[in-house]
Amino acid sequence: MDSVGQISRMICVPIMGESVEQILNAMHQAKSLGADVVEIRLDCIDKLQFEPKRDLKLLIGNKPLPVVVVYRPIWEGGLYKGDEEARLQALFLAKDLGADYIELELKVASDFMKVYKLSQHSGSKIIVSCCVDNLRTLQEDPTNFVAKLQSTGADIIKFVLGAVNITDIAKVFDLYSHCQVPLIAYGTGERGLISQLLSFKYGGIFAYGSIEGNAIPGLPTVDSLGKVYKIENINANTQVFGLISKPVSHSKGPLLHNPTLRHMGYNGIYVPMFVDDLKDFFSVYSSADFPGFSVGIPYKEAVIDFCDEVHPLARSIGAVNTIIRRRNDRKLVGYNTDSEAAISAIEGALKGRALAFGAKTKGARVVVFDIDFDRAKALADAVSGKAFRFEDLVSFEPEKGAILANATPLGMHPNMDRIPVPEESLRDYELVFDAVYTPRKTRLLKEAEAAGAIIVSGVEMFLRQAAAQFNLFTGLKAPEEFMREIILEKF
Ligand SMILES: O=C1C[C@@](O)(C(=O)O)C[C@@H](O)[C@@H]1O
Repeated sequence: MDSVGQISRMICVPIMGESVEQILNAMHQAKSLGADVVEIRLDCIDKLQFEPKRDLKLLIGNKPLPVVVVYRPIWEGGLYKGDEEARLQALFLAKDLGADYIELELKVASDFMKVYKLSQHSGSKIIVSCCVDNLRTLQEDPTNFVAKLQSTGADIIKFVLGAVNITDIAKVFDLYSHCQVPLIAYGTGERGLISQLLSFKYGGIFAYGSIEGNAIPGLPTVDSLGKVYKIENINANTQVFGLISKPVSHSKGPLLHNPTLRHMGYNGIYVPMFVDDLKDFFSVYSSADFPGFSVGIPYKEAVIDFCDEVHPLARSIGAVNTIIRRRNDRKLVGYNTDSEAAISAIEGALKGRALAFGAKTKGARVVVFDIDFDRAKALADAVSGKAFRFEDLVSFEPEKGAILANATPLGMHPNMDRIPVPEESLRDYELVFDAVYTPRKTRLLKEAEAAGAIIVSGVEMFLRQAAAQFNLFTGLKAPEEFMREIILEKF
């Protein structure tokens, strides 16, 4: 991996095992998954069983990877409640036994470092860290923490923020430019995820990942860091594309866009962006490093207000799912790639059938059902269709060859047992299309298939909208066959 100063950029797995055996197993697992270093949390080991001398010897003597030893006290968000002296002694012991890194909290670091400087026989690097819960309640500018952390004489400093909003993470990224020593900085929780994915872009030396099955909120899996995001390729010039949504972790966009960017030799990364407030988001993420966004539920309509220009099709639909920061004037331009994607997915399934012909040449007659009747009416009016109350769907008798399309998120992972329409209403449709793409075959599609309809999965639409998005993002022609192969393999 590249290096920052004298220290290499590394993928680090925090291990919170309750026993030495569990930790050793997890270390081996982390290594096999491609981690470069592990962080051992001594405070998570069952305190009745933990014997520092014996256990640290075992852990450090048998480590398959470099280790960071952390013994987090309760006053800094950890589990250790015991005597402070004993805690510091255990860390000192870890250093003596050859731990590659030991981590000290800012409050105790200076005192400890005095002792450390007297010691002659250890090559351990010292990480000095501090955790801040919430930037909003903090009286100080976070850059003050960087100064304080640096002044301890640490080899590496670490700033951890309980991220409340994705815009907090931008402040974390700013810290890198205020720092003279290697820095680890990130936000925790789902909103903090991008701080791991983009750490190497901003000059971070660690990106943390978790082991599948042992998820830690806000940490990507080590496997995804290596295989999906390939963060070892990321550098200061990497362009960041992202999906603005809430929630966002369900999206398979990263699985599709990242390999496609690489396949086309484009220095870019596509990341999930958990956004709470669109206004804040666009005011903070305004640099040319963020040249394009996908927009997901629930923001496709609201985001229009933040676009400087909106493509006429997106304007007439009233929804934007793609935003480009135009290169020459940096203006945000909104597009909709969903509409064409849905229609062409349905046409693809109906190829050669009279129905498609009919629908296309005569113009489909559109009937809209929505729990919110006013919403149904507004859409129906816009497409010269008819609106009905949702309850009427069961008794509605569609004409021969009708298509039923679900445009709600009902049935989407993890609520896969949900179905947006009563099953009895499926009997008369020629084709049923579901815009939901996780799972590939929703309950609606399974029932529709059993009722004899042609079914079209949201995956088809997903693929097509993403390909059109890729064209807009990069100005390149999306490699559709390549993208289809990924979908077949990974979705
Ligand atoms: O509807 C979708 C799906 C999506 O939100 C996602 O989950 O990846 C991405 C959007 O661009 C698209 O319009």
